[in-house]
Order: sequence, then C-alpha cells, then structure tokens
Amino acid sequence: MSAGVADFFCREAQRLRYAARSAFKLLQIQKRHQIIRPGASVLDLGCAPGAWLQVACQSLGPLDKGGVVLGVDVKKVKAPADHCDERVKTVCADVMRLDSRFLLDHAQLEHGFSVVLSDMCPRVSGIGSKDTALSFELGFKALRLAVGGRFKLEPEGHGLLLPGGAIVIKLLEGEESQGLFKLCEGMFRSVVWTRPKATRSSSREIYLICKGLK
Ligand SMILES: C[S@@+](CC[C@H](N)C(=O)[O-])C[C@H]1O[C@@H](n2cnc3c(N)ncnc32)[C@H](O)[C@@H]1O
Repeated sequence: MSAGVADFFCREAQRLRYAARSAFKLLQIQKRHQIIRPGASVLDLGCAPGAWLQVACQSLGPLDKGGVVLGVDVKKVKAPADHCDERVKTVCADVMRLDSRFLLDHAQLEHGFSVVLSDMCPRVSGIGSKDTALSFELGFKALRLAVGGRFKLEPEGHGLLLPGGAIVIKLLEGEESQGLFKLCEGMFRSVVWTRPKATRSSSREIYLICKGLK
C-alpha cells in the first residue's frame, strides 16, 4: 500500500469520527468474514485508543438486539463517544496477567464470549526476531484465554470462547505464526490468514481469523 493510501485511511478515520485508522482493518475483516453478529458478546484485547470498540459496537446492531463489548488495555481507555453506546465497557489491565474468570466477571457474562479480538502489539524494538517473539506471546495468551480449558492449554480455569465462537489474532509474521496456525486448525472449523488493505505496506502484521470453535 502506498503512503497515499495510508493517508486516505487516516483522513477517512477523522471524517467518520473513528479513534484511529485501525477501524478500517476490523471493518474490512468484518465485511469479509462476518465475525461479529448482532447481539454478540465481544472481548477486545489491546483496545486503546478505541477504534475496534467502535466497529465492534456498530456490528452489534440496534440496542434492543443486546450484546456486550469489553475492551482491555494496559493504557487507560474510555469508550469513544462516537459509535459506542452503553454496551461497551473498558478495563485497564495487563492481559498477560489475566485469567478468564476476571474477564467474564467484568463483562457480567456467565458462560463466555462469542468473539475474541486481539489487536495487541508489543512496543516495537526494531529487532525483528524479538518483536516477532513478543507479538507471538501476546497472540498465544489471547488464544489460551479463549480456548485454554477446553484444549488443555491452561492448567486450570475454562476458556472464555463459546462453542462456535471466533477469534481474530494479530501477529507479526514469523516462524512461530505458522505454528499457531496449525494449532488453531485442530480447534476451529475454519482458519485463515488475512491482511486487510488498511494495513501499512511497511508492516509485517497479519491477522489469523479462526471461526467455529469445535
Ligand atoms: C495497535 S494498538 C490497538 C488498536 C486498537 N485495536 C484500536 O483500533 O483502537 C495495540 C494495543 O495493544 C496494547 N497492549 C500491548 N500489550 C498489552 C498487554 N499485555 N495487555 C493489554 N494491552 C496491551 C497496547 O497498549 C496498545 O494500545
């Protein structure tokens, strides 16, 4: 993607009152893969500054359809006033230290989420192998939270993704990412990579889209 296209998404984000240009990545994923259904329960890991919260809330449909979006970030973040409503809640926490019970309690859900999104990324050091490994750790933690108990990835506690549910995981492309793909193939009915058009051409990020938790 050229710098001109990148600028296009920045301008569009401002015009449409999204918190960041990253909104278009989830919009493009949503258009192609229909991850979030009306009334869904969505966990958004690494949610600051809130653009994915906005797109997730829009995707829930009208208020009377219900649904919930819980955003988590190490940075303090409030649900943006535009495109978000009372169904969006946020919590400031380090995902690496969380367990599934904490997240279910915060979302006031008894059984689980229908969708888990992880757009988490580490503070980039510029050392390729180090950044890839850190990104993998964040993505793998998201997967463990989602499916841990059911697939024995966690010693205890239950995974917080409902059967049939979907997870989207951002990773920096590397050897480890193929391992995660293979692991997910055993757990989900459909597993694909995607690179939304809104991704900057200089970025190594790719998204793993897993649908239909077995
Ligand atoms: C690319 S930004 C997310 C953008 C967001 N999806 C949006 O559209 O507004 C990545 C976020 O991951 C968060 N993050 C990184 N490591 C984290 C961790 N261990 N726990 C919680 N959040 C984390 C960062 O603070 C950062 O805000």
